[in-house]
Order: sequence, then C-alpha cells, then structure tokens
Amino acid sequence: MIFELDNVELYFKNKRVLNGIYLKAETGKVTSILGRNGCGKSSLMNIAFGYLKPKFKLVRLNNKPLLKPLYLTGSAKYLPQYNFIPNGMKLSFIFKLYKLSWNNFIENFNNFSIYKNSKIKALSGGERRILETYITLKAKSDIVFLDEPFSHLSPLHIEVVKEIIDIEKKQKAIIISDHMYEHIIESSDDIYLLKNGTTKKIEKLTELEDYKYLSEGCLITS
Ligand SMILES: Nc1ncnc2c1ncn2[C@@H]1O[C@H](COP(=O)(O)OP(=O)(O)OP(=O)(O)O)[C@@H](O)[C@H]1O
Repeated sequence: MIFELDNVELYFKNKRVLNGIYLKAETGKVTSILGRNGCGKSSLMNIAFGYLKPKFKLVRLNNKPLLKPLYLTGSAKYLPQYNFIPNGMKLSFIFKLYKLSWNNFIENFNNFSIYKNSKIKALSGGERRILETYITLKAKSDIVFLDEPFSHLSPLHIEVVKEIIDIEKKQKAIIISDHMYEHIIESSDDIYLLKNGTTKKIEKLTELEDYKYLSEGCLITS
C-alpha cells in the first residue's frame, strides 16, 4: 500500500495553518512527522484520516486518487491524542471487538493481566494509552496513524511499543507524530519536518538542526 497526501491547504478562520504539504507512506516503512507545538501535525493526521476537511487536499492510495474519507474505506486505523475507547467497556470485550488475542497482549504487557475483567476506567492514564496504542497498531488495517504514541509512556513501555511498531510495519504503512524525537529517529524509515505550513523531507538528520527544530548538539547526545 502506498499512501500519499498532497496539495493540502488548511485554514482556521483566516489563519493559514497548512499549505504545500506532501507526505508519502508505504507498507514496510515507518514515516514520521516532526514539528514544533502548534505547527499542524495533528491537523495533518486528521486530514489524512478524513476527519478534518481542509480547503484543498489530495489523497492517493496506490497512485489512485481517493475520493471519499480514508476512514470510510476501513483500511486505516488512527490513534488520536484523546481517548477513543469508552470508559464503561471491559478490556476482554475490547479484545473481542477488535479480534485480538488477550494472551498476546499480556505477553507484551504482563502487568495488565489483572485487568482482563475490568472496565477501561480502572486503568491509569498511561495504561489506557498503552492499551489504545496496542489496539490501533495490532487491529486489522493497511495504514496506521499514531499521534503521540510515546509521550505518556514509561521508558520500558516505549521500548515494547517500538518493538511492536517494528513488527507491524512489515505489513502496514505506519505514520507517527511525536515530540520524543530520539524515539522517532530510531523507529523511522522516513522523516518529514513540518514547518511554516509545509513539509520538508529530511534526508540528513543534521537538517533537523539546520531548520531549527533541534538545537545544535542534540544529535550528538541522542
Ligand atoms: N479546531 C480548531 N480551531 C481553530 N484553530 C485550531 C483548531 N485546531 C487546531 N487549531 C490551530 O491550528 C494550529 C495547528 O494545531 P495542531 O493541533 O494541528 O498542531 P500540532 O502540531 O499537533 O501541535 P502539538 O504538537 O502542540 O500537539 C494551532 O495553531 C492551533 O491553535
């Protein structure tokens, strides 16, 4: 699967947020979007998924224009920044709903074993994020969008999520945005920097310093 987002122009009232976007993601690769707070990363993901309608956009799947919102095709999954699983749902029911194995989940996150018959509201904020990230990554799809999958997770859990990303990318195109740039750099095959409303594909990591996304020296220690 090749997913392309092209020619996006987004305004909120008179403020132009995105203009001149190109992004390509494909099966077998993790494609990441980096950028400062408020530069439009979440808006871009919402546009790609079809939740947000900009003034202009072009989505192509396997080089063919897609004329309906991507989420209606059933081929994509999206982890937004907000919680998307209702509070009252039992964890065992969620795994049935998404046709996923509870035992495989416990192999990765054994501290969840006590929660099988609990409702999601019994989880901490970070545990809930782990569960929603896992479901989004593992559920059947061709394209996965992850908006800040690492930000609320403890270091060991981040490593487990990175391992799952590495496995899932073999059969999916995965698109990630997060401020934890070291994890992004380690997990990504392609990186785009979103700045002044446009995407720039990063060919050399030092460009992240040249474009003032990272301060000088950050890459030496990372
Ligand atoms: N519904 C909205 N109405 C008006 N302005 C909005 C709306 N949603 C986002 N914006 C503005 O659009 C810009 C981009 O927001 P967005 O949430 O896409 O940025 P972001 O790069 O994901 O930020 P962060 O890294 O802080 O999560 C911001 O200036 C924000 O204030």
